[in-house]
Amino acid sequence: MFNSTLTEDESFLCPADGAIMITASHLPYNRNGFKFFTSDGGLGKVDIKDILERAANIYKNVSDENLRKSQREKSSIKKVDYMAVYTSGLVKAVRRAAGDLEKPLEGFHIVVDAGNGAGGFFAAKVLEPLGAITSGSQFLEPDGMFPNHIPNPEDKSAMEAITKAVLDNKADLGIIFDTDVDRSAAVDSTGREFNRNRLIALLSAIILEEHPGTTIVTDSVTSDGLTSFIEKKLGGKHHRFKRGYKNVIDEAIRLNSVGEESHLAIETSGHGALKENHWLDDGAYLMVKILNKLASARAAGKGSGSKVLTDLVEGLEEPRVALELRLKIDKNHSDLEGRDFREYGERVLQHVTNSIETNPDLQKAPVNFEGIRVSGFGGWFLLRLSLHDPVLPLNIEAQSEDDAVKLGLVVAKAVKDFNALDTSALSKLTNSS
Ligand SMILES: O=P(O)(O)OC[C@H]1O[C@H](O)[C@H](O)[C@@H](O)[C@@H]1O
Repeated sequence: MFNSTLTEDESFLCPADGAIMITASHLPYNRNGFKFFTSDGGLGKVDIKDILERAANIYKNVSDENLRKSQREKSSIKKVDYMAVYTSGLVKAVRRAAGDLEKPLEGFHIVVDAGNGAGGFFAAKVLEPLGAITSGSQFLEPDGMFPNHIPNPEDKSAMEAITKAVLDNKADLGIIFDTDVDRSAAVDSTGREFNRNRLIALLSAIILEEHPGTTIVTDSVTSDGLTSFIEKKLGGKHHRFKRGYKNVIDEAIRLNSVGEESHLAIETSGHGALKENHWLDDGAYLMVKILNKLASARAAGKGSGSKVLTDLVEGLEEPRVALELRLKIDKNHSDLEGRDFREYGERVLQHVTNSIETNPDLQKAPVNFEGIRVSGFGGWFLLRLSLHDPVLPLNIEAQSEDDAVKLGLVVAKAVKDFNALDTSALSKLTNSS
């Protein structure tokens, strides 16, 4: 959609002044909405609110007759196959990376799982023209009821589905997209997942080869291991910012504007945006960067198959336990005293912050942009307010179940008097030891 506002090609009625996508994104089928794009990128909350207010005003003042007239004028709608333009751009990018070879992925077996979202095109329109075999690809047909699994690379069953497809087909690589292809992830030939921190590590390795020393902007729930990988192994800088793809993208743009070079803004959710691609979180383009690596490594005789990718993340320290608990705030609870749940959430966070200050086992992260992040017992936790929901997500990473429980207990103790907070998930963890 966004690319149609940049393409210069009259036969495709481009550049378009704006583009609108109807999508539920990674959410369930009954939560469809609109995404708006102009040549400046995807619109944020403020712009969308403005558009909706203007639309409401227009509706208020329009007569039934004028409405019917504008519906008759629908005949001016023209259809163009814009996907052909978009996919040929992706194909060209991989060819270029491999020194203009026509079929740089010849012989590679790559399976795609589109989860019945919109990403099925990637098999026939991107991988096959590049010479890859795509048999065993699954759920390529769009079906808004998502009958197979939720199309979301953060979802366990979605990742299990693509991993199984890779192993069953003895494929070199697996690629998975979310519904509207703004998130993606991959799986190597041994079934190792490239999602969350590992996907960020992989993309950071690729980007830091191209732009040594550059800053990688990520969301707040990234691991400590990722920071040392980016900074010590790759020689880059890790700027751990807030959750939310728009937040990380806007932060990377801001850093560049104040003279700090950044080429990659990426979330553990699988949203990743590159400066070279107009800061669009385009999951297909993210996978193209990985394909470029495969294709160029083979063209240069540096081995074939996904080992090239696996080698790039070698040295990334990974926690033995990584979990996210989502503690709900009951918006109607009397403890809120009729106030906004966000205010209540902030009170919880402040209380947790105060309570850890005197604990010698714990250390508050000196630089942190949302919620409270604390190191201790060889791991860390982050408690923050959800971007959208009346929820306080709690992320814990530790080297053992016991240490994860110790971190959980710290939070449980600190929030015990907040009666509007549903801590049952936390109790389950702390009672598990
Ligand atoms: O704050 P949370 O509820 O965890 O949700 C945060 C997530 O919301 C949406 O899914 C956005 O697409 C993501 O960019 C963001 O990370």
